[in-house]
Parts: sequence; C-alpha cells; structure tokens
Amino acid sequence: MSIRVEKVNYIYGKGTPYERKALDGVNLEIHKGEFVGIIGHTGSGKSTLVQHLNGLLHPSEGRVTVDGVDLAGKDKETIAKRHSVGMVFQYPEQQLFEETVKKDIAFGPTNMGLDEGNVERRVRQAMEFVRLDYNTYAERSPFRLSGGQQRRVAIAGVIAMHPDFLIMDEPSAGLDPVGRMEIFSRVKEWFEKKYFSVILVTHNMDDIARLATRLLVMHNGRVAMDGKPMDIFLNHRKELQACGVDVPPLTDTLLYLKNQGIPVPETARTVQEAAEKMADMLKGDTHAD
Ligand SMILES: Nc1ncnc2c1ncn2[C@@H]1O[C@H](COP(=O)(O)OP(=O)(O)OP(=O)(O)O)[C@@H](O)[C@H]1O
Repeated sequence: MSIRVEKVNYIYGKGTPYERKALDGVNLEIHKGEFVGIIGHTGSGKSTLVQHLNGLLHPSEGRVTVDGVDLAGKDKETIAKRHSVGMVFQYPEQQLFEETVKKDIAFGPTNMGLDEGNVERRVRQAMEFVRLDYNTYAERSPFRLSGGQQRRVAIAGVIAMHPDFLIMDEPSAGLDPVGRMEIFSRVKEWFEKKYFSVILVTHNMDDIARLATRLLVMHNGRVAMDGKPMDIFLNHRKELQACGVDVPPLTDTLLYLKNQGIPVPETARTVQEAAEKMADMLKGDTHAD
C-alpha cells in the first residue's frame, strides 16, 4: 500500500500576473508503516504537496496515485482511495461546518455509507481519541468552541474515517502544550498499533525527533532531502541549514554520546529512540565501571 507522486509540478494562478510554481518535479513514494515528517522553510511547498496526496489539489503536470489509482479520477474507486488518506488542515475552522460536534465528526463515516450504529461507535471512539468528553461536547456547536477544541473536533472527524494514511498539516497550532502532548501521544499509539501511517508537516523539530521514521525536506518546491532523520541530522546538517532549517536540539545529545564512543543504533526508528538507547548504553558502561 503506497502513495506515489510522479513528476508533479503545481502552479498557482497559471497565466495570471501572480503565477507561482509551488511544486517543481516532485517524485516520491510513501509506504504504509512510515511516519513521514515534512519540514522546510515557509513557502517551500509543504502544504501544496500534502494537498496533492488526497486529491484536494490536482497536479498541473504529473500524477498522484494511491495503490495505483490516479487521484485525478472521479469514479467510486478514486473516491474510496481519497477517503483512505485523511487530512487534518492547517486551519481547523475551514474544516468544520455542521451544527453540532457530533454531526461534524459523523459526516465522513455517514458519507462512506456506514449504518447509524457504526457511525455512532466511530464518533465516540474518535472523541475519546482527541480527549473530548462525549456528554459535554457532542451536542455543542463546533463554532462556539476554543481554537484548541475546534482542532480536536477536526482531528476527530478525520480519525472517524479510519484512514490508512493520516496527514497532519501543522496540527499543533491552537493547542496548548498539554493538548499537543495528548494528541501526539494518541497519534503515536495508533501509528505503533499500525492503524495508520502518518505524514506530518511541521516546523516543530522536537516532534520530528520524537516521531518521524522518515524525513522529507522541501526547498523551493522540490524534495531537497529524503532519508532517515538520524542520518540527515547527524551527517547533513550543513545541507539542511542551506534549506533554511536547523537540526533539533536532541541532535547535540546524540553527537555527545557518539563522541563518548557510544555507537548510534542503526535499528532505532526515531532520533529520540536512538538517543534513549545510547543513553542506556552509557549508563550500562558507567555501572560497569
Ligand atoms: N492559494 C495560493 N495562491 C497563490 N500562491 C500560493 C497559494 N498557496 C500557496 N501559494 C504559494 O506557493 C508557495 C508554496 O506554498 P505552501 O503553502 O505550499 O508552502 P509551505 O511550505 O506549506 O509554507 P508554510 O510553512 O508557510 O505553511 C509559496 O510561494 C506560496 O506563496
């Protein structure tokens, strides 16, 4: 199961004085089981790219397929594939439109043709996922909630679709630090249970260090770097900085441990996991002394 982006160009305002090439020859394959972090300076094309992955935007040139199905189509199979890629937008208020929280979250599963009982079950499960109490919020208007609560409703609406791929574009905007930790720990938990793969667009390098198993660095509408976060941070810091991004603080811990003679564990999937394993090894050495 995978999403493939083939030779994709995207131009905003084609033929107008505001014409702007936002994607420039992007080739990419994202597989089930990956937690892909997408970083890059502002305007590098991250949001434009992810909006192609579930057919919200169509390439000016090239194509995007999910399991071989071209998202440019309009048939039933294409729609089902688009539904398998859930998207949490940068601005949740753009995503909410129903009169109650419950109806808003139920919209996607209802559209998929699920019966009432199943829809209800998914709404409750999704509200639990985002830690919104059903009895308190189900009947409230989503427009009378705080930004952080709206964001939770928007995330719940996508979770209720049971997507194979979950795209999150700057999901922490509007969430307080506790809210962020809550949502991200649930996302991590479901990712680890293999309920979905994740594509996370963020400027938050700590989140990348904690969560990403693969890193894409966007620069001027191109994928400038694509690899294991650990390798990019440890071995390609200069190239990364040339793309307008710096390494997460945890990189220095990793370098310190490496300089103490602790090998970087190749099997670690995230930077944080590597740092934890290396710290354990260091402790082990200390005890041995
Ligand atoms: N609706 C639009 N109309 C015209 N140009 C746009 C539009 N949306 C984005 N662009 C331009 O396309 C380029 C890529 O924008 P995009 O939003 O994809 O970047 P980004 O990396 O997600 O940025 P940010 O980190 O600020 O969210 C930028 O130059 C931006 O100004």
